[in-house]
Order: sequence, then structure tokens, then C-alpha cells
Amino acid sequence: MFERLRGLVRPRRRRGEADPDAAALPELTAALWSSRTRELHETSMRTVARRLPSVIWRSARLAWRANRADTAVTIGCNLVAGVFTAFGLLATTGVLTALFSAGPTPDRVRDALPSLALVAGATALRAALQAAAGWAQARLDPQVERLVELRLYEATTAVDLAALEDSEFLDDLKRAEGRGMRSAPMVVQHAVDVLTGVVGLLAAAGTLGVLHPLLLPLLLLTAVPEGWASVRAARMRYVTELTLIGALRRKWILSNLMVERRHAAEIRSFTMRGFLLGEYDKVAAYQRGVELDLARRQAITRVFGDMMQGAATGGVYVTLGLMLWAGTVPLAVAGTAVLAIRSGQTSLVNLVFAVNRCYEEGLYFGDYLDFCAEAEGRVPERGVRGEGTETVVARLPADFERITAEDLTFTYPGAETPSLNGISLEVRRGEVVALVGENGSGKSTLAKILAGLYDPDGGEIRWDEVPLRSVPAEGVWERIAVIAQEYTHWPMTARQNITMGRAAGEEELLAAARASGAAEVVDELAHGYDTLLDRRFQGGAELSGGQWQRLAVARGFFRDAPLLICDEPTAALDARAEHHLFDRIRTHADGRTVLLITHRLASVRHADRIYVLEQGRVIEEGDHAALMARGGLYAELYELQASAYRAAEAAEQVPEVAQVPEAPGARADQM
Ligand SMILES: Nc1ncnc2c1ncn2[C@@H]1O[C@H](COP(=O)(O)OP(=O)(O)OP(=O)(O)O)[C@@H](O)[C@H]1O
Repeated sequence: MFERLRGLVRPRRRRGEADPDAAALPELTAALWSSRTRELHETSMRTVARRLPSVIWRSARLAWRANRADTAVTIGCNLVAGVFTAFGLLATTGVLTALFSAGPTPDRVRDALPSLALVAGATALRAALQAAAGWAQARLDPQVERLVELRLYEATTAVDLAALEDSEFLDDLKRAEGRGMRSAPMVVQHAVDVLTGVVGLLAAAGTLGVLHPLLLPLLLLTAVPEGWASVRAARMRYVTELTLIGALRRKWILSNLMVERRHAAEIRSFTMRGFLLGEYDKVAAYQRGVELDLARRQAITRVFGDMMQGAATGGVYVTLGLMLWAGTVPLAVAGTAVLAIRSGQTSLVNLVFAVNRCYEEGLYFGDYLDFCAEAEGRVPERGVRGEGTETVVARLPADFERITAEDLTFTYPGAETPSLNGISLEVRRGEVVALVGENGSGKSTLAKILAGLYDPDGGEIRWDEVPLRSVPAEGVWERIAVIAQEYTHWPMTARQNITMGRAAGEEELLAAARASGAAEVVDELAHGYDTLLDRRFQGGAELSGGQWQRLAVARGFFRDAPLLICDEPTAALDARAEHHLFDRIRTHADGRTVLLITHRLASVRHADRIYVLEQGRVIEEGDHAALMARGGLYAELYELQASAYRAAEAAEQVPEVAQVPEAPGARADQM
């Protein structure tokens, strides 16, 4: 494995060249969200400089939207602090001039006092301004975070479901939610650091320019080696990150396996502990080796940078000495120049570092912004074109007479074959209509389209005369209750699991719980409806699969919607609960119109109409008697289920059958 990983992490593969390990170990190939690391590694400093202004502009706009006052204080204080830095440096010349002049020492000190007071005042004011800027900047962080989180989640909870089936969209989401979102406060922070660095540098450069124009190049000379070393060390880190992508991914997968509750039982029963720990350790050892190597190379680079900087500083002092000797600058000016050069040096190194980081974070932040724009573009806009260019939005009728679907077609994004192939059906008010068919025939897909969760590619759904696509999505969902085949175990209280955040009276809650059988489950819980249903929290309870399903059914009953869609609502229920639920559905779930999907064909016998689906088409339609008489797929499936019971009973009752012969078909009728 160690050898494999070594082979896998080959950062210098040429563009377009296939990853030799991709086929063998797809889960270890570079994740899309880490592609920026490669980009960063390949970006030149010129490109960074060219793109930086737009990164800074975008971060400034973000900060401004997060909080105008804090942004203004951060920028304003930093700018004014720079002025005071320059002022303090220039005032230092006054101090040194006084101290280096001829005369008795007490007189020289007295003469230096006014300038000294100016230096002290400038330093104190600069410190106060920097503290205020730091405070405002720290305040900005959480506000920026909140803004970007909200924007992303507002978009992801509103996009059409098809977007969440799209693998490219999901990859973009992963990039935006992880690194992209984290980068937002950082890009603001580094943009401010860039500003601070520029201001500090300008202050030092301005001072040197005032003192003597020749001093300016000296500042650059001393700062270049350290800037070079820090950029080089940062690039080394990028390459290492790139090298470690596969290993980190593997480590992440293994650590998840070892800490998550749902894997715990299997790890124990298959005694996998040693194996998993061993695998983890191999990857961790590899990672440690790569990182230690990085630390060594970075240290060498820094030492080299420091040596060059030492030499450059020596050169500066020699130059200053020569200038003094030649009488080009007085001693006081040379002293101030040393201070200005040191201050400028620090600012320049900070600036180079901040530029690097700001650009890096800016790339990730760009991912976030691009994703949000894409997601916002995928929020479904419902409505039909009016006379002009305006969009007319309709409402579903409160008391519909019938819902019709005509010639519906639908293909999941990225799928090769359509899941619905021209389906038409009708549901009249108060009916129980059943969809049956073998696995993959399109029942759930059809139910989701009728529920307004996906838009069909072709065809139309109407509630009376109102086309569903002309009604805003929320308006559709309000009128439909769905008991889904796959439902969420919400880590909330039993009450919230039923009400789903809707305010309603206790009576409605209890009625829904009684109808679904959830009441019996809740009665057993320590705090009744206020019991938290998540064992990860203190006092939390866990339910069985069937108990969770009863809550999911209660959720559907609780919603006061005229159309109830039940997709396999009894898969996990025991026989009694199942019987009780179908009884309820048979009596039209308290007057509602019901669309029922189930494989228990005995339960659809009483449906007003049954549609039989095969490969996304309706192949049979009618009530139970008509479909049985037709002798098609429905009759075949029904007979298969009924005969399984008959055969089992016959096998068990052979001696009794001999004594009391049973009427043929009697058992099937009882189902
Ligand atoms: N999210 C999806 N992305 C791509 N294809 C899908 C998706 N969901 C379902 N399909 C495909 O659509 C077809 C119909 O699936 P659907 O879930 O509607 O069948 P079903 O009749 O409800 O099956 P079952 O009885 O097993 O629940 C299947 O071929 C399935 O592979």
C-alpha cells in the first residue's frame, strides 16, 4: 500500500496525461475540490499580480455587504496608521539631529524633547489605530462567515432536485462548501493584510524618499531575499499538498470508518480493528515522511534566504557608511534611514506573504462565488408567459376536481435512458389511485414529478385547468403531503419529526400520530413527544426501522394537504401496523385523495384505479377486477404473491387439509 501511494502521488505528471492509478484505485484520485492546488503551483507571480486587484475588489465588496461600518473602520484606520508611521519616522530625524548636535548632553536632550514627544504621540496613535483596525477586522470575520453560509444554504435548499443529481454540480458544491466557504473570511483578512503591508511600505518608502532618494533602492535590496524565501517556501507547501491528496483522502475514509457508529458493529463482528488501524498507520507514516521532508526543504530555503538577507543588510550598511563618509547624508538621517529600512523590510515581507495568501484564498473564494451564481440560476422559476414578457404565477385550486398527467417524459440528469416514457393518468378528487409495477418501472419517479419535486422534460400536469408548472414550487408543495420511500430520521424531537416545524394544535398532532400508529411509539418514550430522537445527544432515544416509519407516516397525515402521496409506506411496518395503515388509506385517509405506491398487491385491491407501469410506461389500467380479468402483468404479479401464501399454508396444513378441504382462492381473497 505504501508503495502504491508513493506511485500514486506523482505531482509532475504532464497535462492531459492519464493517471495510471485512476482505474485501479478510483477513490484515491485527486478530488475536484483540490484542483486549485495544482493551479496554484503552476501560477506565476506575474499572473498573481495581474489578478490580485479583482480578488481584493471582490473581498472588499463582500466585507462591505457584511458590515459597512467595520469595513470602513478597518480600511480607514489602517490608512491613517500608515500616515502616523511615516510621521513618527520623520520625527525621529528631529530627535537624532538634536542628540547628535554639538553642546552639553542635558541641552541636547532638552532640544530633542519636542521631537521625542512627537515620536511618542505618533507611535501611540498608530498603535491605537492598529488596535481599532484589528478589532473591526475581527468583528468582520463572523459577519462575513454568516453572509456566505446563508447565501450558499439558501441556494442549495432551493435548487431543483435535478441539480442535486448532477455530478458536476455536486462536485462544485463540495468545493464551494468546504474550502470555498472557509476561504471567504480569510480572503478578507488577507486583503486587509495586503492593504496594511502596502501602507507600511509606502510609509517607509515615503520617509526614505524624503530623507534621500538614493535610500529607496536600499529598502528593496534588503527585502527581496526574504520575500523570495517565503514565496518559495509557500510553493513547496502547495506541491506537498498536491503530493498528499491521495493519502489524505485515504486517511479521511479510514478515519470515518473507525469513528462512525454505523460501522462499529461490523468492525467488531468481522474483527477488522487491527486491519483498519494498520492501514491508517501506513498512510499516516507516509504522510509524516512527506511532511518531514517538506520541513527540511523549507528550513534550507529559509536559511538561504536569511543568509542572502544578511549579506544585503551588510551591503546597505556599507552603502550608508559610504554616504556618511562622503557627506551625502548627515548622521541623524542615516540613523532614521536604518529604522525606516527595517520597518519597510517587515512591511514588504508581510506584503509578499499576504499577496500570496490572498491570491490563494481568492481562487477558492472564486469557486464559492461561481457555485452560488450557478445554484441561484438553478432555482426553479415557475410561471407561464403572460401577454407581454411578464410571467404569470398561478395557484392550485383549493378543491380540485381532477389531476391529469399527459404524456409525461423524464430522464434523470446524466442518465442514458428515460425513466418515464410518455405516461398519462388521471386522479379524481377523493379517489385512491395505485401505481404498481416491478422494481425500476418508474413509480417513484412519477410520484416525485406529480409532487412537483422534478419538472418533467415533456408533457403536462394539470390540477383542473391549472398547469402545475405555472404554480410556484412552494405553492405546489403546500398542497401535497408525501410519505416518501426514503425518509429522513430527523435528529429532532418526536413532535418536530411529525410537525416538521409547522405550528399546529395538539389535537392535529395526536390525530396524525394515532392514525399512523406513531402514538404507541411515542407513549413508550421517556419524554413523550418532547423526546429527542438522536442518540448522539444526551437523553436522546433511538427508534427501530418500523417505529421511524410510523413517524414518517404521521408526518404525511399531519400535513393538511388535499393530495396524499404514499410511496411504499409500509415496507418496515409489522403486520398489524401495516393492516391498520392500509385500512386508513382505504377509507381515503380522512377524505383526502391518495396516490399509493406499493408492492403489496393485496393492499391495492380496493383502489379506485390501478396503473401498472413497466419501463416508464403505463401498460395496464383499471380496477382490481378488470385487471385480474385481463390476465396481464398485474394478474401475474398478484397471483405470484397470493400463491406464495397458499403454498406455504398448504405445506403446513397437509394433514388438516386432508381432513377439512379448503375452498380454492379463499386465502387469496382474505389478503
Ligand atoms: N436519482 C436517479 N438518478 C438516475 N436514475 C434514477 C434515479 N432514481 C431512479 N432512477 C432510475 O429511474 C428508473 C425508475 O426508478 P424508480 O425509482 O422510479 O422506480 P420504481 O418503480 O419506484 O422502483 P422500486 O419499485 O424499486 O422502488 C430506474 O431505472 C432507476 O434506475
